[in-house]
Amino acid sequence: MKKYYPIMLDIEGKPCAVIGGGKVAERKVRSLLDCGAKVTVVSPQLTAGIKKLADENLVRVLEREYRWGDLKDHDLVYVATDDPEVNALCLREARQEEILINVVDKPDMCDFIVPAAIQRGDLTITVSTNGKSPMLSRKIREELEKMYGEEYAVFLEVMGDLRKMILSEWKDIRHRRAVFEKIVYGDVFDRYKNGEIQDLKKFIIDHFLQVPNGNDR
Ligand SMILES: C[C@@]1(CC(=O)O)c2cc3[nH]c(cc4nc(cc5[nH]c(cc(n2)[C@H]1CCC(=O)O)[C@@](C)(CC(=O)O)[C@@H]5CCC(=O)O)C(CC(=O)O)=C4CCC(=O)O)c(CCC(=O)O)c3CC(=O)O
Ligand SMILES: NC(=O)C1=CN([C@@H]2O[C@H](COP(=O)(O)OP(=O)(O)OC[C@H]3O[C@@H](n4cnc5c(N)ncnc54)[C@H](O)[C@@H]3O)[C@@H](O)[C@H]2O)C=CC1
Repeated sequence: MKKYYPIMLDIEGKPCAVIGGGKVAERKVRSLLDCGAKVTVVSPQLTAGIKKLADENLVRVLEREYRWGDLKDHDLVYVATDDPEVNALCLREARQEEILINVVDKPDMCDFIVPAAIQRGDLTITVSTNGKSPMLSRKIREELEKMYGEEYAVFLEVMGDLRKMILSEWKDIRHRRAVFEKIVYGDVFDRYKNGEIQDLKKFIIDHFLQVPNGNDR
């Protein structure tokens, strides 16, 4: 069985190319923009959505067919045309330029495949089936959407703030781990979710972070 290596790529400010300008290409463009990439689209035809993004200067558009050389100086490329010859040519150029490539719906022409994803603030949950069943990925993503609501964004924000504070102030890693464990595995978050606790950060500070002897941390 083939195994893919799951990572989170930092593409902020990085040049990424999308070859093709249809529905699928637009989805890929939006996902790249969402993570701060500098996107160039190459396609003779463009969806209204991509045109609008170009008018707003959010993407660069080359309104023509793909040409050898278009991928140069890009870090990542999606190919979403309806032409197998273009796919094959792009793959060859990407290999030559050592650019990460995803040819939509052609896993054997992909360096990476895309998981189904949900985002709750800084919490990202992704699902992949190793390409066996994207529809199952979608179903599990929909289930996760129901289980993990926006309140997780709030919880994570609070934990991020408190963790920074604790990392800089508490000297003993065992104490730090113990307090994180108590907060995360305890019932605080459930009580916040069902409305029992209003100010989550204040509650955690008052109930978990008061150490009687400061020197003991
Ligand atoms: C390998 C992979 C490569 C890649 O694209 O990166 C791939 C490949 C293929 N997809 C196909 C079809 C469909 N893809 C979807 C949906 C999604 N496909 C996505 C990812 C991936 N798709 C990668 C593996 C992901 C994994 O490991 O699970 C998602 C998760 C992310 C995204 O694309 O953004 C997104 C769901 C997002 C969400 O809803 O959350 C649906 C359902 C729908 O339309 O709603 C269908 C129709 C039903 C069906 O076929 O299951 C076909 C056959 C094409 C044909 O029949 O001609 C192939 C080719 C093949 O399997 O060989
Ligand atoms: N729409 C969907 O949900 C799905 C699409 N696919 C596949 O994904 C691919 C793209 O799908 P759509 O966006 O719906 O297709 P589409 O037909 O809307 O778009 C194709 C795009 O490719 C561009 N194109 C054609 N030749 C080109 C060239 N030489 N250089 C640059 N751009 C070129 C066209 O201008 C057009 O913008 C197709 O291969 C399709 O079979 C597969 C599964 C689902």
